[in-house]
Amino acid sequence: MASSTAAALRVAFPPLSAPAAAASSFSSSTTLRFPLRRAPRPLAVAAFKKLSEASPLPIPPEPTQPLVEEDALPPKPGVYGVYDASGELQFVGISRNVRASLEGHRRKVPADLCASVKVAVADEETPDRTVLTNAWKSWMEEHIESTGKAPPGNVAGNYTWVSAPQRPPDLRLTPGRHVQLAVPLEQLIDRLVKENKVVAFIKGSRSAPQCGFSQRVVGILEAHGVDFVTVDVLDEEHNHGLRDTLKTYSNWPTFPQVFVGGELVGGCDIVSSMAEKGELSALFQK
Ligand SMILES: N[C@@H](CCC(=O)N[C@@H](CS)C(=O)NCC(=O)O)C(=O)O
Ligand code: FES
Repeated sequence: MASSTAAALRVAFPPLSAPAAAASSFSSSTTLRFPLRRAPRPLAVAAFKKLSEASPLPIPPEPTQPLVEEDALPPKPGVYGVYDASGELQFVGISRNVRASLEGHRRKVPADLCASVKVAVADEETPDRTVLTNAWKSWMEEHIESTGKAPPGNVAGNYTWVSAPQRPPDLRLTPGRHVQLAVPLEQLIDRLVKENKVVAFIKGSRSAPQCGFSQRVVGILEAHGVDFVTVDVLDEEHNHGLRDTLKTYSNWPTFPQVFVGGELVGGCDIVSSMAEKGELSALFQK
């Protein structure tokens, strides 16, 4: 990449978490720009070694083999970068206990992606969250500046090192068929689509749609990072009668049906075409 080209990378931003869960979730992403303007380093990262200054420590290939001694890889807060067998940086993380986080990665990630690690621990016992975050940014920037790319494990959507975000469960209109409804089903539908900004009525569950049309709509909404809930029209136990009643309520004969702000947007064809035309983001920001 030409040095004059300004570019931005969307990278997954690992939140600081308890040691055991340090590598197991992330909630947001950040954009790192490069080439980077030489800004004075924030004081918050001054206590950490640079990525290029840290020495790689070998990680034994078998998770049962012990890690290097605690002096080199202490159970302390810090930033770490894991390298694969060919010496390529795969993932940069922060943790309240870098040693425990490494143990977690070794159990989850293939051994050839986890061949060595560079670590910089904080001087203080309990550094402020921003201190660790800045150290992470600094290591990421240093790597991006020298290679032109983010470590693959930090690219948003890569779930090799961090687990995919938990999907919310499908909403149910009733607790079950044994419960006598006090209000008509139309009213429950009306309340549900007005109380939830984006609702997709689909065939099957969000994690296992039972029809290609529903699967496509779930995929599009997830790919656009939309915060939405789903309702399974085939769940006769909890949504008895929904399949027919919804068609009358919305005056739309098929599923999926996507509602935004209480209004029907459409089904698979409409949502797909809006996605292709780049119209979805504006719709969901309304
Ligand atoms: N062209 C439709 C495709 C969806 C479709 O045809 N759905 C059918 C088959 S899954 C459906 O829901 N039929 C009514 C029913 O099964 O109750 C769209 O854009 O959503
Ligand atoms: S269930 Fe057959 S096409 Fe949707």
